[in-house]
Amino acid sequence: MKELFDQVEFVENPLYESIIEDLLQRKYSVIDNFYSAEEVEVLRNGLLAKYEEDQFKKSAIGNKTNELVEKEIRGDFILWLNEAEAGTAENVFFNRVNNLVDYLNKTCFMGILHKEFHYAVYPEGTFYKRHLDTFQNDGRRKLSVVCYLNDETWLEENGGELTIYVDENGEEKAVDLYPFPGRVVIFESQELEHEVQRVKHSKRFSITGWLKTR
Ligand SMILES: O=C(O)CCC(=O)C(=O)O
Ligand SMILES: [Fe+2]
Repeated sequence: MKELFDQVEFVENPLYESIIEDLLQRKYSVIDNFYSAEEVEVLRNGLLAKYEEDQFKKSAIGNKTNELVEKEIRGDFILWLNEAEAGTAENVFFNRVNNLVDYLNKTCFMGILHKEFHYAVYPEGTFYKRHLDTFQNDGRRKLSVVCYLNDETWLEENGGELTIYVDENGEEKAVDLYPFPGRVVIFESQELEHEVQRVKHSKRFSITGWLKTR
């Protein structure tokens, strides 16, 4: 009875359909204004409050039990989000993500059961060298999701672009994506190598995370 009700309720979502289409065709999707300017501001303020309280720590490589701080590989500072304790800002974030996850599970049988997200701050001069997200020894990571929280004054000359390496007819192609506010990039965690170019000016703010299978 419940299943029947769910089917009746289903409404096709053109934005989500275009994300799915992109992922199928080229393994990544870029969605500008996934979050509105107001939402980005709420999220950035949430991030900044915690950053200023010194709640962030230097990121590490490896998994949680085998952490290695390696400045030559990545220089960002992170804070893991706990959905159970989400405040106003984090709820804004999770509401939309959960909505998308429900849609993916319903329409593509993706089997996303878990997620993990962290805030990230890349101070001036920092970067994250080319890597695959499964390098973190977590084969359950299915989709990587990055959401940019910079303000509208972010300029291309600030650097900090996400470069994704894609295959185009057997040739590798580098796609540069600037961290403009409200932009969300989703890509196949097991498939696409990527890097964060050096931030030349200012601090770069984001939320990064993974949608995971069991
Ligand atoms: O911030 C980005 O654009 C990507 C970050 C990233 O690749 C990671 O944290 O694994
Ligand atoms: Fe990554």
